[in-house]
Amino acid sequence: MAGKRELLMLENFIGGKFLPCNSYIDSYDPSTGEVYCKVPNSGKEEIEVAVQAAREAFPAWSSRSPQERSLILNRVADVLEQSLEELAQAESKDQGKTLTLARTMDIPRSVLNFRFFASSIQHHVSDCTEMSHLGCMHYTVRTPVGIAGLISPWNLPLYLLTWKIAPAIAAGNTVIAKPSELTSVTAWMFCKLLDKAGVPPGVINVVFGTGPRVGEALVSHPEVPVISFTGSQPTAERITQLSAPHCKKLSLELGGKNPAIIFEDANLEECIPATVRSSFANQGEICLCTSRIFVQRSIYNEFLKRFVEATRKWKVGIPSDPSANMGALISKAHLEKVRSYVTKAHAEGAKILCGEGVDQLSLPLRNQAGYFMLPTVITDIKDESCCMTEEIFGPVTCVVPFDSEEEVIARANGVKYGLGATVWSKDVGRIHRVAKRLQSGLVWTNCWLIRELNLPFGGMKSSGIGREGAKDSYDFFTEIKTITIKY
Ligand SMILES: NC(=O)C1=CN([C@@H]2O[C@H](COP(=O)(O)OP(=O)(O)OC[C@H]3O[C@@H](n4cnc5c(N)ncnc54)[C@H](O)[C@@H]3O)[C@@H](O)[C@H]2O)C=CC1
Ligand SMILES: N/C(=C\C=C\C(=O)O)C(=O)O
Repeated sequence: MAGKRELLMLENFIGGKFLPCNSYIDSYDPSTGEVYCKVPNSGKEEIEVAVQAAREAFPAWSSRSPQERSLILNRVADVLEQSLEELAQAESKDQGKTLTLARTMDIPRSVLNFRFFASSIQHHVSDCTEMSHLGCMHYTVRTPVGIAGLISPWNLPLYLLTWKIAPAIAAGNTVIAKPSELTSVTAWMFCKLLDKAGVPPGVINVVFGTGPRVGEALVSHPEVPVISFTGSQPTAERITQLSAPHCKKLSLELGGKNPAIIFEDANLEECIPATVRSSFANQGEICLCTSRIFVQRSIYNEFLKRFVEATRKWKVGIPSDPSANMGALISKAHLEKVRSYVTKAHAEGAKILCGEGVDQLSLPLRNQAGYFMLPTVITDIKDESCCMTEEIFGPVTCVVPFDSEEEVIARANGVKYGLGATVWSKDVGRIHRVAKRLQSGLVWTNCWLIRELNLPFGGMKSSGIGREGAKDSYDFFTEIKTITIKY
């Protein structure tokens, strides 16, 4: 019998100390389907301990100057950067994404999140007006809110956790973060670096566990006045219900059903590889991934042929394989959910041009129980299909033709989500016209996912409430006050 494998045992990080929990959840390696880690199954009592630690740390931390806090954020960036390789290895093993993506995107962006807010926190200005005829002047001041509750998802674990922690503490808050129970390892490793970076105990507290148990305890705690959440819309609805009695400030970054609109004058040499990447990066498990591709009819057949060829070259492999473009999906349940959409499309009479059920996936024996799926392209599908309206959050994209600009804008806007979109055309006038009319919080034209952290990030309609970015995150994690001085 195989020797008993050493399981990685995580612990909550509260008040600068690692604390064991009295119950644990199994956490799986998505590339093998094996349990390799135990995550604390925390609840109300752990949240109480974390609130006490965060409360005690708040006066000293909030009274430091932005410059002093900036220094510590930069030190956090330094220690993350020094541990980039081990964090990338851990993220890839925990989430199923390729090691290459973890090395080049997830962890470098986690470092950047701290560097970026270490800088931006020093440059905010306030407003001032004067009523000299009344001998008055008025000015605004912003103060940290207190203890911020941060709930992050499993698709970009450290990337999105740090995208919330950095601005919250830069503004002078203390935080209680709850990562996804599916991907808790890099958050735990992050906690191990904080003492070295000089983060005072209680400023950053990380409590692990499930959403319904510890997540709800955090969301409903009366001493946690702000909640920043990234994840699914159903969970956001639950968080909204629980936080309503306390009138909490909410930032909800939710999913998308993002269209790519490809006009007949698009540069296909650039558009096709970019749209393969925007459809299947991170196994299609990014809220900004393209899942509806509208192609102007005159180039539809050519696009489809070349897009399917390029998709078949998007290699699925074990996460450590440097030639793999895509690894394993996050869980068996999620894999089955994504597969069910392809089954439904087939049942509706749509055509599955490549991927699931069409092509063969070959994997080493030890990975046969992993949660792998080929990138899948669906066509001949109706706009009303669930594959064209619901967030699948996997390596599945639909391609359909369109004729006119008016038609495609209406169809692209015809879903409940409004997060991201891409538009491909050489006609600058059309680019501006279409971008302005799309019901999306983010529109990339002739590119995808070039990120400007200074500007608002987030969606409209069912894609969420609020924005994240230099000023947006600062405004969210602070309260504003108008002061009038009579002289
Ligand atoms: N970034 C995004 O847009 C993401 C979207 N999703 C969507 O959500 C679907 C389900 O994925 P899940 O992992 O279940 O997402 P989820 O929204 O349930 O989980 C995200 C985070 O919320 C926490 N959570 C869950 N229920 C909670 C509750 N009642 N109170 C407080 N916190 C709670 C989870 O523990 C996790 O940390 C995916 O198939 C995808 O469609 C999932 C992850 C990220
Ligand atoms: N919120 C998500 C991605 C954010 C990307 C960014 O801030 O650059 C997501 O996939 O859920």
